[in-house]
Amino acid sequence: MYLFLKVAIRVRPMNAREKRNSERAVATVLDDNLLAFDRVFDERATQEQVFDQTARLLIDDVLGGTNATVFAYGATGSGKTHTMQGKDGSLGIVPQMLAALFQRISGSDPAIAVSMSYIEIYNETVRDLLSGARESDYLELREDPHRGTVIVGMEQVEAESVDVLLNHLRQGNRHRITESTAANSVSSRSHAVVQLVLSKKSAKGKKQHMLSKLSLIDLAGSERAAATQNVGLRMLEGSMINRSLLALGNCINALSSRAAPAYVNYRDSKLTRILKDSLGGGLQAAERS
Ligand SMILES: Nc1ncnc2c1ncn2[C@@H]1O[C@H](COP(=O)(O)OP(=O)(O)OP(=O)(O)O)[C@@H](O)[C@H]1O
Repeated sequence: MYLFLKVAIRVRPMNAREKRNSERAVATVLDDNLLAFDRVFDERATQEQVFDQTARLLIDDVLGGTNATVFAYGATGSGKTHTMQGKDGSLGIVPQMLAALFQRISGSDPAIAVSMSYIEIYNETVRDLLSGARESDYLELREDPHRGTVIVGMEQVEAESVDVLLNHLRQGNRHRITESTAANSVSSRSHAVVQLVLSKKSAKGKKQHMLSKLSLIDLAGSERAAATQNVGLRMLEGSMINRSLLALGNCINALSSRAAPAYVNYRDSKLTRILKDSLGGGLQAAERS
C-alpha cells in the first residue's frame, strides 16, 4: 500500500471586507518552499501556475495506471472552489485537467476513453450533480466484493470531446448546495467529488479495461463554529463537515504511517468509503486493510 503525498499551499488575496477591517494576513509567503509544504503559491499565482505545478504533474502517473486524488482543503472562504473550479476566463484545476487530459490522449493507441461523474456529499448524504435529480434524491453506497464501494445509480458521462464534459461540469456546479455564512457569502457546504475514469478501448473500440481513476475534490470548508457564527442547520452542517474531514485525515495518517501494515478505517464517513480505491493506490491495496 503506497501513498505519495504532496502538499501545496495557496494564499489568496485579501477580500474587500478583510481590507476594510485592516485584518492581518495569517501567512506571508517568503519563498516558493516555505515551511514543510512541497509548493507555496502567493497571492499573485495564476490558475495556470497552480495547475502546472500541482495536478498536471499527475497526468503521467494516471496514464500509467495509477489512481490519484487531488484535494483542496482549507478554511471556509480560503479559495478552494476558486482553485478547483474557477470561473470562465480563470479556469481552475478541474477544467484545466480535463483539457490537458484530452490533449494527451487524443490519437493515443489503444484509444483511451474518459468518463466523468460528479457527486456531492452533504450532511453524509450523496447527491448526483449530473443527473439533474432533486436535492432530496440521495444515492446509496453498496460494498461490492469485486468493484469496491459502488454508488448505486450514479450518472457517468462518457464524451469524445472536452467541451461536452465541460458543459456537464458547469451544469453540476450549478446544482451544488451553497449557503451564505459569515465567512463566505457563497460557502460550499458539501464535499464535491469529480471522478474521471480512464479506460483503454480494445481494437474494435467495444470492450474497455479500466486503466485508472482520478478524483478531484473540493472539500467543504473546515471551520470553527465560533468563527462562522453558525447556528441551527448551519452548525449541524459544520459538525458533519468536520467529522468527515477528521475521518479523511485519519485515513491519510494511517496510509502515510511508516509502520506497515497500517489499519486504515475507511468506514467512518461516506467520503472515505468512496475514496477507498483512490487513496490507497488501488482497489486491491485498499481491500487488504
Ligand atoms: N486566488 C484568488 N484570487 C482571487 N480571488 C480569489 C482567490 N481565491 C479565492 N478568491 C475569491 O474569494 C472568495 C472565496 O473563495 P472560495 O469560494 O473559492 O472559497 P472556499 O474555500 O471554496 O470557501 P467555502 O469552503 O466556504 O466554500 C470568492 O469570491 C473567490 O472568487
